[in-house]
Amino acid sequence: MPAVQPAFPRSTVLGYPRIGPRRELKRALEAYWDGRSGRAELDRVGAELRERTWRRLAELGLEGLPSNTFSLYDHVLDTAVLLGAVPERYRAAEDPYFAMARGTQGLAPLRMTKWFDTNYHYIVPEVGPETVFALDATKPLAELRQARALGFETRPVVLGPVTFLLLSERGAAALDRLDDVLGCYEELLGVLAAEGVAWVQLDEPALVADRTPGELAAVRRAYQRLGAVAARPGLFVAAAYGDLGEALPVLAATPVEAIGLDLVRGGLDGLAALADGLQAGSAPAEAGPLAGKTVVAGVVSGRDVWRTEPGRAAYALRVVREHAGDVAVGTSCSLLHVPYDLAAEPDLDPGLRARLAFAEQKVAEVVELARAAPEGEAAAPAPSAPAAPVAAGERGPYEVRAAAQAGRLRLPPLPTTTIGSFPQTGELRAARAALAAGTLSRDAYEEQVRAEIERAIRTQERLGLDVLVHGEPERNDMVQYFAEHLDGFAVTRNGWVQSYGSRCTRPPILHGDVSRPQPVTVRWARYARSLTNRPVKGMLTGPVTIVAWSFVRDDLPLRDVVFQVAEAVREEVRDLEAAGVPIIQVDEPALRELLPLRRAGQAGYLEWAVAAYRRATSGAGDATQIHTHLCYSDADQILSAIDALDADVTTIESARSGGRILGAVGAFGRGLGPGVYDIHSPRVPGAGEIEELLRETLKALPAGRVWVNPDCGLKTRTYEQVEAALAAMVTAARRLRAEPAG
Ligand code: MET
Ligand SMILES: [Zn+2]
Repeated sequence: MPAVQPAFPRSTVLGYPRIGPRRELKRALEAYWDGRSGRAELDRVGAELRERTWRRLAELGLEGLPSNTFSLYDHVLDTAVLLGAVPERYRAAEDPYFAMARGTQGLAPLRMTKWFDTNYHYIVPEVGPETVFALDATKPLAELRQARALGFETRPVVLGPVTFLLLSERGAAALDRLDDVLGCYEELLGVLAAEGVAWVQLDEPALVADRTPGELAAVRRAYQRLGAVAARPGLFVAAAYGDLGEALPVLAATPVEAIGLDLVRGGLDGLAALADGLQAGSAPAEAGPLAGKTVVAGVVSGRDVWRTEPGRAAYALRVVREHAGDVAVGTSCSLLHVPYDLAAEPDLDPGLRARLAFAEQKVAEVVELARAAPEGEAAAPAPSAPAAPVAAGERGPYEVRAAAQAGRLRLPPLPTTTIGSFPQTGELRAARAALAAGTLSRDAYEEQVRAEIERAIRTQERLGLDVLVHGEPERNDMVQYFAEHLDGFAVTRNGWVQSYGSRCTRPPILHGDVSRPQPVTVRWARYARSLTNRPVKGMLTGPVTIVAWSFVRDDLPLRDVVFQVAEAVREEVRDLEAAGVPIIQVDEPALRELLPLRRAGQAGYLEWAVAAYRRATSGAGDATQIHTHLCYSDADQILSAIDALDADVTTIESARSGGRILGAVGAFGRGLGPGVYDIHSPRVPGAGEIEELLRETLKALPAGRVWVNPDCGLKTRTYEQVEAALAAMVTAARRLRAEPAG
């Protein structure tokens, strides 16, 4: 460290969107992957996007500019490369980075999973006993130097050692490699110091979840060691997505110079914990554990699209100032999770616009708050009202329902079905774009939707499926479609947010009270039914998933918002039933996503989430069969909640997790469809392997309860793949049905 550490800048952001305001990176990546352009072109686009970001942040008046927040695919993968943790099998690939991210012909990619409680997905590093760590600082150095050449001094941002290991395949067990990884970080600090870097940001978001004493000891060891490096930049450890809790005093006792707190998510609890930890009242600012440290107060939310409430931010800043030696203003987490700029949304209602802030507007807020005088009028915000009790469901017991449904549906054993969507063809996407552009009439568009429904129904009849779906061709997205048809939501034109790699979503904005002005899906369900004598499932998205994949108003408890959506879904369920639809599927793939990171809040969340689902579905009569669907791994963490949804049939992703999920869900006393076709891959399974999977399933579950279906919807696959896979599925089910029961 220099003899006198330069002060931390007054204002900063923990990170910034990187896909480009018009998704320029997405286009450049896809052109590179398809071989339509070379590496030089991809790198040129990346450099241009970084330059644009630094210039914009500086223009807006931000003092602390971050670098190394750009990524060609994922920042956790970048960290693996930085540390040399590239598994042997990828090293010979033409482009090992993208081989790890996306796989190659002969090589499966590394696993991908959700980043904390966001809808961003990261690549899971593999760290084994044999991993040889070796620092490769090319990327952070290149970004640093690029910024410098443009006249900007930046703070490199790197994922911290503890979070890197905890997020790897082996989780906490990988901490056995902490000392080796720390060697790389020490070396990195030396390299950055030699470049004259004043501050480095090490992100440690894993510290906002419950951590064992051993894990906290790893935090202590890591930052003692990094703090002891003789020549190094100032250490800024940032903990986004929640409250540091018991990790705060641990970090505070190490030599790190700055700590970033998420004061939006950790909220006032975080502040209270901070005050307690500092023995409030005993001249804490001078004597407390944060006395010599800078706190980067994350008061501007990186997780939502709302303007910061100035009173709340001022209050939080005042409390932090009482305890910390120095305070800078920042964001609660990287701005990665919000769209670039509100200015790109000319058609939003002006009243709503006035309440919104996207990344650029949030940077302006940070700058403004940092400039405002420290002593403002700042009262503690009022606590939100306690939630109303939940009305119980009114369906009969499962046995009664099952008998009523069996009489009505008359399905064979091992009934075959799909999860809802059928391939979204290029023509359909083009038609939707033409409708939006005003070059195709609504009538002509709907004609095309009907033709797609007919194609899906005919295909399923021909292949011999037992329960048909209409294929969801009218939906661009399973949440956006409902948002467009319910009151209380707005949709954006350019509000793209990175989901993984080149993939982005455009989350709707849930800004007001939600209600259903008229039926949403009933006409399509009716049309599908008119085409066939076989049962057709009605398909709806569940209340938790609709909320989880939207930007949600923050003036009501989340729970109340979910219940409003549940009410709208309940009306739709009733109308589908009245239209004669015998099976209604209400999907909840995001049920686990809103699970609080700390155990203390988990049971309470699951209780109301389940109650909302039951509210949405319990208006259906006993003879109407309710299905639910979940996907993405980790369902095993919330099995008892899935059971409590009380759906008559649960279809669940399992083709890749195999017996693990089966053993666990076997205890459900109702219908179960563990996926037998991994729809994430272009690979088509054969009837033989599906038959094997089903045999395994039948060892764990009684035959009368098993359904045969893919892992998830088929919208990303082609008709050719889907027809072959579904044909194999039907063949396998029929072979097993033909066997004498044993
Ligand atoms: C991410 S879950 C998707 C469920 C939806 N019904 C579909 O089939 O596409
Ligand atoms: Zn799914």
